[in-house]
Amino acid sequence: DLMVDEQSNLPKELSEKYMITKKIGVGVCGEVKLAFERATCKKVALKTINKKDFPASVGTATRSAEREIQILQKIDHPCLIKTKDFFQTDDSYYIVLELMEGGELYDRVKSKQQIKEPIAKLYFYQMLKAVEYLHNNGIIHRDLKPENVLLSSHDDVCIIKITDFNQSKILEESALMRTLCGTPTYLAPEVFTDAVTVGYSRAVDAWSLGVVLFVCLAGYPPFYPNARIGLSVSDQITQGIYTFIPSKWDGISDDAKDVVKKLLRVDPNARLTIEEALQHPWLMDEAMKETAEGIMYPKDPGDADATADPGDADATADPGDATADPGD
Ligand SMILES: NC(=O)c1ccc2nc(-c3ccc(Oc4cccc(O)c4)cc3)[nH]c2c1
Repeated sequence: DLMVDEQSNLPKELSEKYMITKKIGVGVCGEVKLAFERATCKKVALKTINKKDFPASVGTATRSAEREIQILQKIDHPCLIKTKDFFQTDDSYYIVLELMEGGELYDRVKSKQQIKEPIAKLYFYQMLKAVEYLHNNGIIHRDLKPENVLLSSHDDVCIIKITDFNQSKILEESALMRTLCGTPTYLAPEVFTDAVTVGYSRAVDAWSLGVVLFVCLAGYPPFYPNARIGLSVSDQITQGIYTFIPSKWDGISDDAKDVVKKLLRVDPNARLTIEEALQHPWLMDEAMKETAEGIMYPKDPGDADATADPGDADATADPGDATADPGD
């Protein structure tokens, strides 16, 4: 088993390569610390996932951690966090990630109350492109929230990256899909009626992005305790009941409100898909897209995402397009 550093109980290899300092984020399944790569003095984020933290569900904790690591190592998009290194001991996983100096969108919204509409649009466009890439690669995030959207700098105009794939789901070819390919001679009717709604699990990400956009624009969430007397938060959500408080929304465009309304549709079949959201009039903003593409695919490799490889040269082709879309 891997040599463990006696003081810090960290893998020896890890403490030899990185100096670990303060805690910068806490997740459900572990914590995130600021670390320095000794050889380069570069800052990194070290995410620890404890296997033993959930004795009851130790199986699921390990499986979800392994899925997260598998996804982190497979994905490659400018708006998705990149893994730099990986270690494990008997009781923990250690994932070294690029450090996003701007911290979590959650703290940015909290400190600014409301984010200016053009900036919210720039961030939202990048989130849509990142989630479009995930969905095109058969991955559903399932835990999109401002804590899991990181900013590359303290500037308003910056790259955002989505992180935390602990709740993510990989879409495999399903038994149902194989069944529907065979002859239906002996197939019961409900298999067909069920099939109509299957395949929409990715719509949960579109709903979550609607909530994130609402919070960025308005500075308060659409669903929260006592928003409606007598309605629990889950009742507000299942009935799609929320309020555009005038004092917060008056200065915000009708197009922005329209995107939010069409993402916060209770019926997943009626809800905007990520692709449809990218075609919405609010996102038909060439200046914003030029800024976004410029920071996502910098011409000068020394820019923001120095790790971007020459492969980004054909930035126009969306890598996601190339991958077959394995249904839900
Ligand atoms: N949940 C995750 O999977 C995850 C994965 C990676 C994460 N990185 C942060 C993070 C990064 C920087 C922050 O500000 C700082 C802190 C210290 C120095 C600095 O320059 C910026 C705050 C949080 N939070 C993360 C969460």
